[in-house]
Order: sequence, then C-alpha cells, then structure tokens
Amino acid sequence: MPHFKFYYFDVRGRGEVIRLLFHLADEKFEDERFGMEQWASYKPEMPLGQVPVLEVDGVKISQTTAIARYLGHQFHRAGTNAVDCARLDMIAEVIQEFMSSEGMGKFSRVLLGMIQANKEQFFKEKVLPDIEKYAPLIEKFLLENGNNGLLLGDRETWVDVFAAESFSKVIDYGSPDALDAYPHILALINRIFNHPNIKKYVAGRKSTPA
Ligand SMILES: N[C@@H](CCC(=O)N[C@@H](CS)C(=O)NCC(=O)O)C(=O)O
Repeated sequence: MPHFKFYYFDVRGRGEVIRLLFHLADEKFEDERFGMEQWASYKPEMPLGQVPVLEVDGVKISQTTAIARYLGHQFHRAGTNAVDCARLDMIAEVIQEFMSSEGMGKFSRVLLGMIQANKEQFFKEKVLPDIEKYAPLIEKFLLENGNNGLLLGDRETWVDVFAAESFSKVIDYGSPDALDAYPHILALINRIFNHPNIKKYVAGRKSTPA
C-alpha cells in the first residue's frame, strides 16, 4: 500500500467522506487536520489551492470526487465493469452538485460562522429546497436497486459512502426529520454508519460544528 496523507480542515465538511473510506477499508492514513488560522501556510502547497487533498506517496490529488473515486478503486469499493463505474460516477456527480448547490454549498460556512446568518432560518429557507431537488433523485436510484440500502449492486461502494455522508449532514446539523420523506436514503445512511469499521470510527470521533 502507498503512504497516504490526507489534508483537510478539522471538521467533517467535504473531507469526511475520504476519512470514512479509509476507515471502511481499515487502511492507515495520516489525517492532517488544521484550522483556518493555519490554512494560509498550506494553501500554496495544494494543487488547486483548496482542500480536501490526498497525498499518495508524495503525489497530491485534489477534488473530493477524484480522491474518493481513486480510493474506491484502490480499496475495491467501485463498480466491477465500465458501465457500473459510469453509473456510479453519474450518481456521484448528482451528490457533488447537491454539495455545491445554493444552500447546501454554503451551509458549512454558515455553521462555522464564516457566513453571517441564522442557522435554523438558513437551513429552512436555503438548504431544504436543495434537499427537495436532489434527495428524490438519490431516492430513485436506491429504489431501482431494490431494498438493500445501496445505490448499485449488493456491496457498499465509494458512492454509497459519499451519499450517506452528504445526506447525514442535513440530519446531524440541520433537522433530524429532514429526510423522513426519503426512506431509502435513511436506509443507506443506516447501513453505512452501522458498518462495524465506520461505527467504530464514528463512536470515537470528536464532534465538530460542521
Ligand atoms: N470542488 C472542490 C471544492 C473544494 C473546496 O471548496 N474546498 C474548500 C473547503 S470545503 C477550501 O479549500 N476552501 C479554502 C479556500 O478556497 O481557500 C472539491 O470538491 O474538492
């Protein structure tokens, strides 16, 4: 296995999916966490001036989906043929759009106080419309795959982890009933966060504001 070093702020944010993929695979990585006050010294070293970034034997990879897809292949948590890989990519793009959408894309910064707004009001007025737009799409893919709480096939892939982490944030930081209309997404979250490796990590994880 290569030496992995992961760079991200000391929050879940966009980066937590990568940490979850390492824990799911039970693979070691250096979890380099920092605060905003240290960010200026890291930024010039990052390929796109942003994080998350994964360093693989000294080579830095940026963009959440590129890193997560790479780990999916590395840890055998990807599709098993080109069409399945493309279908998973399609779903990952939907999740990435959700995470970059008008409200959801800014929600972490609201939670962290980087954008001045009332958290409850922002969630209700800006994030809920994004959930109403994107959750039905993910719910549909889950339904098409049956009732096993997975997006494709019968084994957890990197995109299941990406979807579970992304949507669990609206429950954890927004409202506990925000996904009640989407039982298959709730089943996916339940399945991923009850995987023994992930459950163990989350049980010992410190709580962060975003
Ligand atoms: N499309 C990128 C977006 C990355 C991004 O927006 N990163 C933010 C943190 S979540 C960042 O690095 N902000 C600090 C900056 O831009 O200086 C991805 O998904 O990885």
